[in-house]
Amino acid sequence: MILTVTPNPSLDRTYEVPALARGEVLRATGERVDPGGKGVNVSRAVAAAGRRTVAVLPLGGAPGALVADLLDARGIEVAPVPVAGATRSNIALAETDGVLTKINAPGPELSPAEQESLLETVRRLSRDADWIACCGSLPRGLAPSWYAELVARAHRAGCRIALDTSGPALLRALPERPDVVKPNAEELARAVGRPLATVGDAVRASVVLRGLGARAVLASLGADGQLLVSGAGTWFATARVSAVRSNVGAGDASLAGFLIAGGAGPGALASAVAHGAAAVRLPGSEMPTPADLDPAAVTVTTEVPMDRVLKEPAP
Ligand SMILES: O=P(O)(O)OC[C@@]1(O)O[C@H](CO)[C@@H](O)[C@@H]1O
Repeated sequence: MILTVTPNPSLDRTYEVPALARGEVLRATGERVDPGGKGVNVSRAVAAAGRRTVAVLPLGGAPGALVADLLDARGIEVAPVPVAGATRSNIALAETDGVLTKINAPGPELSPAEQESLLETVRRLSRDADWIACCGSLPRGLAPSWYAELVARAHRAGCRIALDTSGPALLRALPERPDVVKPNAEELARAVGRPLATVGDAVRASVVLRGLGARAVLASLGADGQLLVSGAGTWFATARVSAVRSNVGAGDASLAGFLIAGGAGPGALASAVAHGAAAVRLPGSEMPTPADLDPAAVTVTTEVPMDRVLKEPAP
């Protein structure tokens, strides 16, 4: 079973608009609502692959009830932690040319009792979990060391941990030796405090994260592909993608693909890239099913193109 933990879930509203114009009233040509948050998306993709998953998430207010209903309608098993504050709503504005602008709300502040109840729920479900995926930003109230504590507890329970977060929450958790961390290029650049201009820069930054404690680094480089840097080796993977519709949740689909395929080595990297490439062809944060995947479009190699200049460099 893959357990996911999303301390700051969201109701994701996506509006399709012809083009953004500041100060104007924009008329959306399409809209959709998804249950969101990074761990929630991982659970949706794992469930779409027919694997068992449970999503642990604090839920509050009317948006929280809607997130629960939407997950229920999709057959996703949820372990809700009731909280007093309302679950946040995050907005994505998707322009016809593929450019996406996202507004993420801060979310409710969790009281000490709610934080403890979240940890206790994870502890209770840990015994059935092969992997725990801890994903997304921390809501107000949770200390930057919260994921570090979760990783330490989960390791004591014998689970493997995938961590997808950024900034201080990521850096503080590294000494607890998460089994895999999944930064994007920008998060990787921020973690090591230097820009990434080439694939080689991303490899070197991933090596730094391993030096700080991460057992493996699955780095998503957007249109440039993905890297897996682990004790067993370094691999680089790319996929042909025809049309990009929405990249919201593509990283989460990738992480799900990686964990579904065992969470280590080139086969898992290939699955990660196939899931990420399928997700960007789907609207909003819709997660791919096996029918959406095109494994033949994926290339994995140990010959990492170190000098290749990134199409999307990280400042
Ligand atoms: O604010 P966070 O926790 O960093 O990210 C939240 C979020 O942007 O991540 C998912 C896409 O990865 C969305 O479902 C959700 O809105």
